[in-house]
Amino acid sequence: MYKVLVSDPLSKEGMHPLLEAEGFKVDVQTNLTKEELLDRIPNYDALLVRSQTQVDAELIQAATRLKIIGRAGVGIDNIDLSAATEQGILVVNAPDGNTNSAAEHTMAMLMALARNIPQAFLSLKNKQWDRKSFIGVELKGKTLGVIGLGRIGAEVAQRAKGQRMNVIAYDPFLTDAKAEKLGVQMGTVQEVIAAGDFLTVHTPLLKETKHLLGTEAFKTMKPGVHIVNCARGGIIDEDALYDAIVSGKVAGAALDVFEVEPFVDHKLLELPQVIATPHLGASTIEAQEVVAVDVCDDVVRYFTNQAVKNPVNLSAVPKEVLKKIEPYLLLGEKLGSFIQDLADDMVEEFHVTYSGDLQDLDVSPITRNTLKGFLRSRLGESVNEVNAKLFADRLGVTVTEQKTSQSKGFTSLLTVEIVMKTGRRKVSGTLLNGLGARIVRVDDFIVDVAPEAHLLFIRHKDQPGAIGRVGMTLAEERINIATMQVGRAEKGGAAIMMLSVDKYVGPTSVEKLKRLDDIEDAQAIEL
Ligand SMILES: NC(=O)C1=CN([C@@H]2O[C@H](COP(=O)(O)OP(=O)(O)OC[C@H]3O[C@@H](n4cnc5c(N)ncnc54)[C@H](O)[C@@H]3O)[C@@H](O)[C@H]2O)C=CC1
Ligand SMILES: O=C(O)CCC(=O)C(=O)O
Repeated sequence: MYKVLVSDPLSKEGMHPLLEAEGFKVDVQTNLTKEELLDRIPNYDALLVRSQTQVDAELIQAATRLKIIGRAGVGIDNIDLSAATEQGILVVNAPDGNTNSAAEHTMAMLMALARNIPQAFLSLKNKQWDRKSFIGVELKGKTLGVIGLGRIGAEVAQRAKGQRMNVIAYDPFLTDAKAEKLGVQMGTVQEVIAAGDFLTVHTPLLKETKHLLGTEAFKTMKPGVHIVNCARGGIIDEDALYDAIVSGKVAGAALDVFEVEPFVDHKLLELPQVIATPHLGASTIEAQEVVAVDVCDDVVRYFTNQAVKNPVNLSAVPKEVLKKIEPYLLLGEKLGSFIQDLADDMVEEFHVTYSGDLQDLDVSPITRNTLKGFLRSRLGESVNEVNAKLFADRLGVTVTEQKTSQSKGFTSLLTVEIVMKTGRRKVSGTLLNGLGARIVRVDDFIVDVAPEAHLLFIRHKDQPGAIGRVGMTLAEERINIATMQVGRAEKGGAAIMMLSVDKYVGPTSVEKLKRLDDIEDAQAIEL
């Protein structure tokens, strides 16, 4: 039974039905100290978090059993991605589920800021009927500068248009078509900063966005500008913001996120022009349910050998493509494992070629699985689809992925070829209607065998008696043959036998086979 630790508050409605239906054991233990987490994490296969739990390298190293970390939200800045990748732990997130809530929260903050609603409410709570101190400004006709026009930025831009604001936006990936569709003007980051009566940021916190709104940027802003940050603390330099408010350059700021959270004791909170919420952008019943469903769905998919939908440390593949390539994931893994058993020297190159139906698809998950199958037979269970490429790089194995139109009569064909100093070996597989995965070529020989647990690949001379001698030897070794195929390049020339047998063929038996007359090579293959 897989064990899941939930260390931040996640929606029970979103989470439990899915995980429990699949038989996972779910432990919800929020507010654990670092020591408690370090102590408990070795017992779990999956960890689900929001933004509070700091999943740092120390925690990841202690997580000896952990296979997957699910972040129920967008930002993954609380997870050490390289440590997770190194350890072969898949990280998934829920990028779409809270977009609407974060956009609505941004608009709520923008309007509350414009009309001093929190300040007025506080005054009223203090029994003051003050109608003079809270004169606001209208949004209509004002310019909103949006920095970062991704999922949330775009939703905010649309809502601002609904308030009859003019929107100018900067995003390095913004296209003319998207700007036109949203009805926003495109500008450089400097133009946006200079143009906005209101500025809102919706980028991740990156090297490039850290303190994007800092002392220099504040100098170029319009006097009386209002600023909103519902994205990440650190995009705005908090000290510079404080100075800009105190100097009167900035009229006010609405902040949901902070450089250090929890944010309770900061000079910004003492300024009447600052309104703030404790990182509530995604905190709605709807968003929390959807993000919990999304990460749990990926956890279930992962443990049931299906491709996940929102990988963070793997490249994501669209759902429609995923559906088409999913059946090939296991075939790729088997072919990778098969070719490893054919390797008799250090492998320098590993080539995966796709043809037929697979030709026009993003096949990167199949390549990763193929590489995983290949490296696992050699390095063991610590290799998985997350870190397989990293391991290959370290071993100096060049990995390529190619596509060709030559499918040799198959609807789809997946070929793995390895290059060693001693030569090349090759295996191809396909999915046959009704028969499932089949290995259809080994080197230049045509075969047709299911990629089953115990196989024997034998090269021999096409001479009378060779097949009988193999059969006799296996009988002496008490190894039962389930199926057997023979193929030859030409009469009396090089030939192969491909056998599936009922149990593991150990090295002694293989050596015995190799010593037989007319047998050139024998390789046991364990899939
Ligand atoms: N306050 C809260 O509770 C929530 C906060 N967030 C945060 O909001 C932010 C945006 O989230 P999404 O829209 O879902 O992400 P997204 O990935 O859809 O959009 C981010 C956009 O920022 C752009 N970008 C990257 N570097 C940039 C730069 N140097 N200058 C300008 N734009 C740049 C990207 O091209 C992308 O379009 C993230 O930081 C996320 O963590 C998200 C949900 C809830
Ligand atoms: O889980 C949360 O409430 C934080 C959401 C967030 O900041 C994000 O999704 O990036």
